[in-house]
Amino acid sequence: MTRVRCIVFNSALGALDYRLPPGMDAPAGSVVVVPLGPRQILGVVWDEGELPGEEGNDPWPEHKLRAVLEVLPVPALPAPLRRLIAWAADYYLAPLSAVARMALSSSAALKGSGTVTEYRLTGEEPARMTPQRLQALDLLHGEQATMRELAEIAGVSEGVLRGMVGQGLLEPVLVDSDRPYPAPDPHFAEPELAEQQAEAAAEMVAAVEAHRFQPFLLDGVTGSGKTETYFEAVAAALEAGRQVLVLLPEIALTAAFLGRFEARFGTQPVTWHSSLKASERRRAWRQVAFGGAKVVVGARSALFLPFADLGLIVVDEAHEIAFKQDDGVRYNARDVAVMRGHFEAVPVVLASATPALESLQMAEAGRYKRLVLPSRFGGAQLPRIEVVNLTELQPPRGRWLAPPLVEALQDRLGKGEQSLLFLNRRGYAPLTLCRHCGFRFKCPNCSAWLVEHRLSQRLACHHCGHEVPPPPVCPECGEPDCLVACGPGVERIADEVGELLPGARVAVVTSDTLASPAAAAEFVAQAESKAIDVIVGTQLVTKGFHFPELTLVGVVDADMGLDGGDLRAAERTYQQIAQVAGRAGRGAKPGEVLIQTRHPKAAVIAALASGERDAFYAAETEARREAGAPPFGRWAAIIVSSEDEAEARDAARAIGGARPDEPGVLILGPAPAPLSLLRGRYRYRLLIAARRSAEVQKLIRAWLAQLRFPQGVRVAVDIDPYSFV
Ligand SMILES: Nc1ncnc2c1ncn2[C@@H]1O[C@H](COP(=O)(O)OP(=O)(O)OP(=O)(O)O)[C@@H](O)[C@H]1O
Ligand SMILES: [Zn+2]
Repeated sequence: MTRVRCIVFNSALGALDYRLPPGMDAPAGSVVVVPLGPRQILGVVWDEGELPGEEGNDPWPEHKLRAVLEVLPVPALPAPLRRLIAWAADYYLAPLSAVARMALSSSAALKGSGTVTEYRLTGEEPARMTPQRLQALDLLHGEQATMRELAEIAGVSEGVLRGMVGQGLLEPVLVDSDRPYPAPDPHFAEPELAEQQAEAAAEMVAAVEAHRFQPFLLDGVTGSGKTETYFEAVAAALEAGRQVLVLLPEIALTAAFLGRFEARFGTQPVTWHSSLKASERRRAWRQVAFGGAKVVVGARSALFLPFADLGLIVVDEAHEIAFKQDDGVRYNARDVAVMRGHFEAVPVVLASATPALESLQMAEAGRYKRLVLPSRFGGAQLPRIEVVNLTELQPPRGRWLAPPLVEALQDRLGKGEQSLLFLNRRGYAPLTLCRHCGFRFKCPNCSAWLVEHRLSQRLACHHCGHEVPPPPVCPECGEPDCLVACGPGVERIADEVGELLPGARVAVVTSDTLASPAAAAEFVAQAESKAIDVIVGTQLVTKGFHFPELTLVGVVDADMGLDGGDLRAAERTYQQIAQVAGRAGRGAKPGEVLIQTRHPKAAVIAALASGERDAFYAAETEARREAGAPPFGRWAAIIVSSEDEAEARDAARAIGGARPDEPGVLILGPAPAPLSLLRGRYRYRLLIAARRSAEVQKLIRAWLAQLRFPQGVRVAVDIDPYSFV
């Protein structure tokens, strides 16, 4: 009899033993269906050897073993991926099954090959028009998808669509879920590299050809052509017949990337993100697993895809905090990417104009190889940066743009050049109150104010998504038309620009307006064709975009990110402003950047103005070294939450009461979290600050294992936390 151990997809259970019935072959990594009680669940056949938490358990008796029911028709998860899953589960204190689930991210793909029936418009006119049909005809133009997906897109019922099939308005199309993707051609359009680019590319290409693990920090100023440079490494991997994974922090950036990729390699890469249709997911997942998807570009969830033969990983805009996942398995995709490169024995390229302090430190320590592109490509100059001191040059009351910025905007409009105003705040105003009684609109589920959005006419919570239409009277005092907006959001800045520059074409760019890749592509096309004069945007527009006619960048409030006292506040402010400044003057015309601030002498503002990045980073690094903060110390957070306030507090106190006493480990809290109520749950936090050498994971595992909590309590561990709210 053959005994196999399986990770079963139930987070409360570890690995379980099963037997393989005669004739069934299931090597490690096989995806299987196994019985669990009366149910059948998914599992993955795992390697032999002890797993964390199993030490000293006796094996399950032979005669009690139940049989594996089925081996699913997909390739077994390769050994490097299994090692990655085990490592991530151990490092981030997550259940193995929760991490493994991220690798099996398309349930349809596991069913094997097959055909799907999709539908598309025939172009026929209906004999009888109804409002719903009109809506469907309008919204389904150019779409092809399953009935269910089309119903979603069109906002009508499947019944309406079936009626349209009957009328010949929609036709079925049989689609093979395993149809191959066109292969990118490494020689399609080879660029002529500048000397510094060629040197950096050669190093990366050599590591790809040697199939060896090597992390690179591609540290190039904005507009230096980092993309073109790492494309050479992509080409080398393609040449060797291997696959490539490119991670981007945000879906909104994919649109621009796809165009660049196609221009270089003759076809688009395969995309992977959360808004893919089920049929696209199925196809992409299977092609990744069988090796037919050569280059995959995606958000952080692409990191756990089961590549058959990976040759290179690129993490673009690697400093971005969007790579940190803060729910479910709390992992940092940048760090896990480096580990995956290690297990796969392939190079990993972290590209950024403003690397994370941690990454620079790794380069300093010799663990990463730093490749520097010190100047912009094609002779373009870095923009001139000036500080506007808001304590001296105040905007008029109720306005946010100071006179020098207004003049600069007028000047660009006159010359037909583009401007970009950056304010990292969505909506119209961050706080809304009643002018009569002072009532403030608060979210019922979170300790947060509701943010007014005028474009969509709602008051919204940016934490839980709760929204209400602005009420006609104050809910507290009953006064009609009483709402006043306090402070600016991007919509309010856009209004101000509209008043100051009548006739200017203004675009508001946030995650609200660029929610889909299609919307992002539309924006890029408009900006490139000069159909926009002024872009007003959040951090979404700070990076990646390349608009040659953009010559002015205005930072509306450089001080905003600095309050809060977060570990990385200064670093993040530096990165955001340097990135957004980097959007100016990328073409033939020189760029100018105006930074509005109330603290012109603050170290980060001074460093931005003088361009002394290295000095700023050196000072930050020293401060962290002295404080024993990451990357010189290890931090972890424990977040306790419950819908019941007393229950959350008691659980947090119980954890605090059982705190281990270890030399070199400091435990702070429990204290109510800054966001003490989130999505209807009350929250408490503890922070663990330890020496780098401390075994923090082991300590936390042992600490929490001795405690039992009521059903409604959730205890989350956040290793290397980025968020402290
Ligand atoms: N060797 C090259 N040949 C032709 N064009 C190039 C070359 N290198 C870079 N470019 C062009 O220069 C522009 C800037 O390059 P790119 O956008 O890759 O810079 P980047 O380093 O990624 O900047 P950022 O960090 O600001 O996004 C792009 O239009 C790119 O196509
Ligand atoms: Zn809320």
